[in-house]
Amino acid sequence: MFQASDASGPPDASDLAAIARERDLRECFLESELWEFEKALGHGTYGIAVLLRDRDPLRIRRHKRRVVLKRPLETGNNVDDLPREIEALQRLRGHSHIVQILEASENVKYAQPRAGRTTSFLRRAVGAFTNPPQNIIKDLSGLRGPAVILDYIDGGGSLEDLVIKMYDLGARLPNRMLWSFYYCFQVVRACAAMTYRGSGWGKRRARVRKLRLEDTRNKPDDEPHLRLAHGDIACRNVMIGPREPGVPEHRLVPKLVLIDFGMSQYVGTNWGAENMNLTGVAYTMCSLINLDLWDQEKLAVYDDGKQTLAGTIQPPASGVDRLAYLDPDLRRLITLSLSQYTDHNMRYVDRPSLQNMLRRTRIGANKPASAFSDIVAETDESIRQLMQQLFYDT
Ligand SMILES: Nc1ncnc2c1ncn2[C@@H]1O[C@H](COP(=O)(O)OP(=O)(O)OP(=O)(O)O)[C@@H](O)[C@H]1O
Repeated sequence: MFQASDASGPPDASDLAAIARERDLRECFLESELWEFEKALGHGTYGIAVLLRDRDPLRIRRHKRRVVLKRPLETGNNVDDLPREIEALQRLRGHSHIVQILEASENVKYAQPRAGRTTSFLRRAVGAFTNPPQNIIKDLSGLRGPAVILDYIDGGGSLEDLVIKMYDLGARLPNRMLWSFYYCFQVVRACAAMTYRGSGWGKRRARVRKLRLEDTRNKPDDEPHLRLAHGDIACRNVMIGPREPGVPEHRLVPKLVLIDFGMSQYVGTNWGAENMNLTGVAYTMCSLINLDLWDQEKLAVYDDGKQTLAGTIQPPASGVDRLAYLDPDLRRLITLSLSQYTDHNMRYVDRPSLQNMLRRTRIGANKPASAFSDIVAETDESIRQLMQQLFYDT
């Protein structure tokens, strides 16, 4: 059960609603022969995410599949968030750095399994062999409202978990990991993903076999820009996936996957959408670098009095620079991404475009250990050890 009392302070309305929704969901799966409730993963102000496991009644699968079920808290606020998330994820399906949607329902009430003992027997028999996520929606038919089933990202938790662990251990991320995150993760890949449709959400919900690495150059010319802004890019909404030895850019450092599109929105211009996403990413990078400050927005001055909101990672005017190990190119790129300097049309002049960010973060991510001041901390071996400690050791 949710330990609402674990949070600092008394439980608020969303904690109480989450406890009630978790109880409903547990009850739904008590009777299910195909899926079981494993644990609650977390909740926000509008939704709850829980982990389900394939019961595999015939014991024919080597790995019991696990999936995430998201449901609204139904407290009356933000009831559109889940349908909005479903719509965005359907469009982005097939992109590698975006969580994969497996099944969705606008209202589970209408997903009642057909009555009749033969039908129900057949459903159980077929389910025992294949057990597709549609069966989960049927198990929910006693409830009402939307539901979405997502691929479970079984890796090292969220970037927020990582920041908390680093803080407790007094650790810092080496430049090569920071560059790799900046490149792979949202900037280049997930932000590029949000400019065009994924391989799709067709009638057949077959699992997408090969997720595609995103790049703005892969966007078909005849396809309009999606202009999708995530709206809530932050450490808690970026999950650390498993390592993928077969993909060169995730050979050493795992892939990051963006979740929670409940606050996503379509923006009026291509640049506007890309800029919103890149700004969220730049703040996230600040959170990974300066662990002392929760609020990452801080004004500072760079180049001839221009202002940036990347104040938390700037060197001090005098005294010791605690971030002296930081690659000056990385510090510069984040500083420019949060630049406040505008021209007379109120356009940010110094903020790099998505295309430019792709190029610059790719160059950064390919730098060897010898390019940095603390070479020992930047070797493959040191990075592997640190990751084991931070992501995978409990
Ligand atoms: N696909 C997934 N794989 C693994 N963990 C997940 C997945 N989706 C969600 N989670 C976990 O569940 C938590 C809650 O999920 P999510 O942020 O999507 O819910 P939410 O109700 O929209 O929260 P918020 O209101 O804070 O945005 C996440 O912080 C994450 O730890």
